[in-house]
Amino acid sequence: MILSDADILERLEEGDLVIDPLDDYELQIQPASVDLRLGREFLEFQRTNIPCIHPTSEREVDEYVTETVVEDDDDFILHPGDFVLGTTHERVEIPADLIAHVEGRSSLGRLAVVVHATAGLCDPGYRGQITLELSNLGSAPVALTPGMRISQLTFTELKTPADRPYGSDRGSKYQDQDGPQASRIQSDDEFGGDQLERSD
Ligand SMILES: O=c1ccn([C@H]2C[C@H](O)[C@@H](COP(=O)(O)OP(=O)(O)OP(=O)(O)O)O2)c(=O)[nH]1
Repeated sequence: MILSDADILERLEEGDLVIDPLDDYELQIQPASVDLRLGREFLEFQRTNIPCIHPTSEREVDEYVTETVVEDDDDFILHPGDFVLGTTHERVEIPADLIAHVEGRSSLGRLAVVVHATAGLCDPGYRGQITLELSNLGSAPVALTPGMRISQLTFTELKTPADRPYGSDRGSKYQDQDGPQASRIQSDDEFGGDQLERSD
């Protein structure tokens, strides 16, 4: 079951679903979704001499990613073909019996701006800001203004609450993320978890 505006408000009032700050209910709560705003931090991918991004090397993240913080009244220009990581301004907490889907907004889609490359799903139990995988699929640069409504979250109720929600007891690596976070794929068990770190 997908939550309607009334259902969303009820869950927010109960307090187990958290979207913080939710400054303008009138503007942000849509018929069956909640619009989230763009934060001011961005991670940009640099052209680099490393041979490839290797899942087992933590060190390389700093070599191909740099952070930009947009000042007040300024914009971030997303050029055609760009792929950057942004963040929602809001922090969310998803209860164990809901899944949240990160979607774009049609008005941005019509400008060829998409908000995730894949896996736009917030697990039951997830807490934190949401990292946006922003791309410009069009042919004209688009100005993104921190504070603008950039994405929307829809919520689906699970038949039963998750037995093992997203969280520290299952090693969930993006729990409580603050600002855009680069991939932590090197923490995956198949790449040696947190133990393995390549030295080359
Ligand atoms: O566009 C998105 C989608 C999800 N998330 C957050 C919420 C989600 O619960 C978490 C983990 O997502 P997922 O399970 O798809 O990633 P993973 O690579 O499998 O991470 P983990 O191994 O921690 O589950 O990342 C975002 O920040 N942005």
